[in-house]
Amino acid sequence: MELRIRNLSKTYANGVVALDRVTLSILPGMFGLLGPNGAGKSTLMRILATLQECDAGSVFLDDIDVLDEQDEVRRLLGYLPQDFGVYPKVTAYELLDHFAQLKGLAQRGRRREVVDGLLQQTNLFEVRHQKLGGFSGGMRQRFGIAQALLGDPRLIIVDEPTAGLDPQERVRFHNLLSDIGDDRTVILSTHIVSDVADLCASMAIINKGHVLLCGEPARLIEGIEGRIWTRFVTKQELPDFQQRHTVISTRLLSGRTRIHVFAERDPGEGFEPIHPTLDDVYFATIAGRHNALAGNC
Ligand SMILES: Nc1ncnc2c1ncn2[C@@H]1O[C@H](COP(=O)(O)OP(=O)(O)OP(=O)(O)O)[C@@H](O)[C@H]1O
Repeated sequence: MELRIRNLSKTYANGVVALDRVTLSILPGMFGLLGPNGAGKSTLMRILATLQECDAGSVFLDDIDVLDEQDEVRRLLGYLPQDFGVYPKVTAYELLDHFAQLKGLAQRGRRREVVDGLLQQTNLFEVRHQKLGGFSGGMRQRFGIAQALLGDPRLIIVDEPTAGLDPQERVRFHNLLSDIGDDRTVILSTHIVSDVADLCASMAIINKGHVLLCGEPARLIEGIEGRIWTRFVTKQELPDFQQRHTVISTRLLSGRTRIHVFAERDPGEGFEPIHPTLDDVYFATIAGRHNALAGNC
C-alpha cells in the first residue's frame, strides 16, 4: 500500500516543533526514516500508528484517511514502538497468544497455528516456553516483530529497533526485517545509517522536524560523488580544519583522526577524493551542506 503524508505538523504544548510540514510518499518495500535523536521520528511514527494527534496535514494509506479512519488503519497496521516493554514473568508463547486474542483471533486451533508460525518466523520457536524476562535484547526485538506481524498487517512501523543490539543480533534482525519487507510497506525509523544502507530501497533524512532529503540510497550517494574529500589530521590541527573547511565527520581510525569534508573542488592541503557512502550523505545533509538533491518526496 502507498502511504502519502502531506504537510504534517505537530507542536508540543511546551512549544517544541516536532514536525514542520512533513511531506513524504512511501511505497511498498522497506523505507528508512533516518535522523538524529530528537529529529521527530517517534512523533511521526506515533501519528502514523494512530496513537497521537497532529495539528495539521493529511495522511492517506491508499484511499484510507489515516487521521480519520483509525479503526480501519489499525486493522492494517503492525507497530513496534521504541520502548516496547514485555511482561517479564510470562513466556513468549503465552504473551503472543494473549496479543493474538486481543487482535480477535478467537478460535484456539487457528490461533495456535498463527502463534507457532510467527514464533518460527522470528526464530523464537525453540525458546517459546521461556520467560520473556530472560530474553536478550535481540530476542525481545524479534518478539516485538512477532507481535507486530499478528493479523498479517500491510503497513509495519518499527521505531529504532536495532538500538542496543550486538552486531550478530543486528544482522539477524536485519534478515528478519528484509523478509517481511518483501510484500509489505515497512517504515524503519532509526539513527543508525547502516540500518538504512543495508535494508532500504528508499529513504528520507529528517532533522528538527523537517524532511531534508529523500530518495534511493544509491542515487543519493551518486549525487555527492566527487564532493567528499578526506585526510588524517592531528587532534591539535582539527579545530583549524573545522574552521576553514566543511568538516562533515571526524572519525578515529587506529588512534588517528580521519576527517571527511564536503567541497565542490579539491581543497588542496593533502586531501584525497573518496567514493562517498551513505554515512557521507547523512552527515553532509545534517551539516546543512547537501539539500540540492531533495528529489521528489
Ligand atoms: N510529549 C512531549 N512533550 C514535549 N516535547 C516532546 C514530547 N515528545 C517529544 N518531544 C520533543 O519533540 C522533539 C521530537 O521528539 P521525537 O521523540 O519525535 O524525536 P526522535 O527523532 O524520535 O528522537 P529519539 O530517537 O530521541 O526518540 C524532541 O525535541 C523531543 O524532546
